[in-house]
Amino acid sequence: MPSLGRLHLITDTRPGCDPLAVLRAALPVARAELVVQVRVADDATDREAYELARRVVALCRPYGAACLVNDRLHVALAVDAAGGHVGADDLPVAAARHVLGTAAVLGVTAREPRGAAEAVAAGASYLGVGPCHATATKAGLPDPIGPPGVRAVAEAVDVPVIAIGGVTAARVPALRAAGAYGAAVVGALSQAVDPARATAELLGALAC
Ligand SMILES: Cc1ncc(COP(=O)(O)OP(=O)(O)O)c(N)n1
Ligand SMILES: Cc1ncsc1CCOP(=O)(O)O
Ligand SMILES: [Mg+2]
Repeated sequence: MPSLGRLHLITDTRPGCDPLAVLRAALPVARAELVVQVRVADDATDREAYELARRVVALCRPYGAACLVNDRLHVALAVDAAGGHVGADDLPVAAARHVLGTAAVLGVTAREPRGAAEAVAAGASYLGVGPCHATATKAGLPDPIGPPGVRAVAEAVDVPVIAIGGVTAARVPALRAAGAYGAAVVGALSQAVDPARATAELLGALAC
């Protein structure tokens, strides 16, 4: 697997959001340190997911940034994305690896060390670990695990741990100290007044 970017931008496709505008601001700042995960609402059509992913792949390519597709691995294959991300309600990890092939990046959601180790054994390239902090972006999540929960997972696996859930630049140092390799964000970039500046702040924190 090529080296994984540390800042994962997950597209915010809620009404009133413009994920491509945020991406256009973030890409020149983060370049190949950016991983863009195309995540659409559950009721979005495959065609809508495909059209967004196709645009994201095209925007990322000149910067060497990777595009991953959340949940819908057939869309990842259709747009020639670098890989995908799956969680508990998606394809099992081994099946996802089978679909994507050996060279693809496969992210898997994990909350605790045992599930994390099983995901790695089944083919995960990295783990999305959280929610680390409370978030308004996704409903129905379990309680936040905080930096101690991130540490427990990071100590159990030898793949990059990407912290997710309520991540801000101010919270990155504690997550890095706990063993996180990088961070995935929705609101910290999508709700930022100046997404380019917010990208620089997150990257600066992740570099320490
Ligand atoms: C980097 C990263 N980590 C975790 C998730 C959550 O995935 P999942 O649990 O499958 O939930 P949905 O995002 O599909 O609602 C993620 N997407 N990215
Ligand atoms: C998809 C997902 N899975 C766990 S937290 C989360 C959303 C993270 O969004 P934010 O960065 O705005 O807290
Ligand atoms: Mg999912």
